Amino acid sequence: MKVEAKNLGVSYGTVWGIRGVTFSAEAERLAIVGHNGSGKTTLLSVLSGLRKPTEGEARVNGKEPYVRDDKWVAIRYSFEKPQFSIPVRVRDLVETLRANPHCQRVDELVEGLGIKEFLDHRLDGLSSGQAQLCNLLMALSCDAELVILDEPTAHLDSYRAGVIDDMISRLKGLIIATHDPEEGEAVADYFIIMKEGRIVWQGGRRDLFSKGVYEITLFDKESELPTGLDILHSLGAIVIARADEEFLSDLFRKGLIAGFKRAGLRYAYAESR
Ligand SMILES: Nc1ncnc2c1ncn2[C@@H]1O[C@H](COP(=O)(O)OP(=O)(O)OP(=O)(O)O)[C@@H](O)[C@H]1O
Repeated sequence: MKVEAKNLGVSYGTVWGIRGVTFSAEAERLAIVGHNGSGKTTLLSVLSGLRKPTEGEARVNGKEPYVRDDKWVAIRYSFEKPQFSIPVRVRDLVETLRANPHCQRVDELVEGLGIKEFLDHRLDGLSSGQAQLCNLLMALSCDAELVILDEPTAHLDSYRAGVIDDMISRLKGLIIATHDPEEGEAVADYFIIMKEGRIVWQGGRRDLFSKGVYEITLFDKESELPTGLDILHSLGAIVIARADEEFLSDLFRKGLIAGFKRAGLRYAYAESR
């Protein structure tokens, strides 16, 4: 998958949703990470072809997705806040998808996503998590050149979120927007961090893991921090610190910290805030 943007901007009247967005990502899975209002959904709306940019251009596999012609990229999009207003049952949606020869993964996903448990519920009466699961079923069960997911696990419990992340981390051709750097890191191989409509960091997995910077899990966030750590960010019981790996191994062996790992997207995200 190749996704490119050149000086991309989208304005909503006087407000710019995104501006000056330029990147070129050749990756199987791209994660767009950012806090609320940073421009993730706006960028996805252009990349999915739902919106024409106000300025600049975007290309997905060489084509501008918002220019409709017979060569447009087959994209499946799952929304952040799906709402179904059709008064039919989930079972009817499943049957409709099953009847489509391009949707070969329906049964596997109905089982894997736990949709079996609410097949007789009406689509217009689902909880937000159930609606999200049905939206994901529609996005993931049919053939597509590219799947675009906007906060796919925002309404899901941690078990279901894990199932989804594991599933989508195998896709070839995924763009995911998430406010959760852990989720981005778990599924993607190229990352864009957005802030106030602009890109503040981008890179691949090798760029991500900073040498000498670690995420350290404490047993008790109230306890005194071991000396010798250069703390960069404090995130509750997890701290991001510059430290020597041998020193951390020693703290771990002595039972003074619960664990540590190379800092990744959580660090890049914390740095960009
Ligand atoms: N329809 C709209 N009209 C006016 N401003 C908008 C509209 N949609 C988005 N914006 C503004 O554009 C900016 C980017 O919004 P966007 O929804 O793309 O961010 P986001 O990163 O997806 O946020 P969240 O994580 O909260 O969903 C925000 O300042 C938002 O207020």
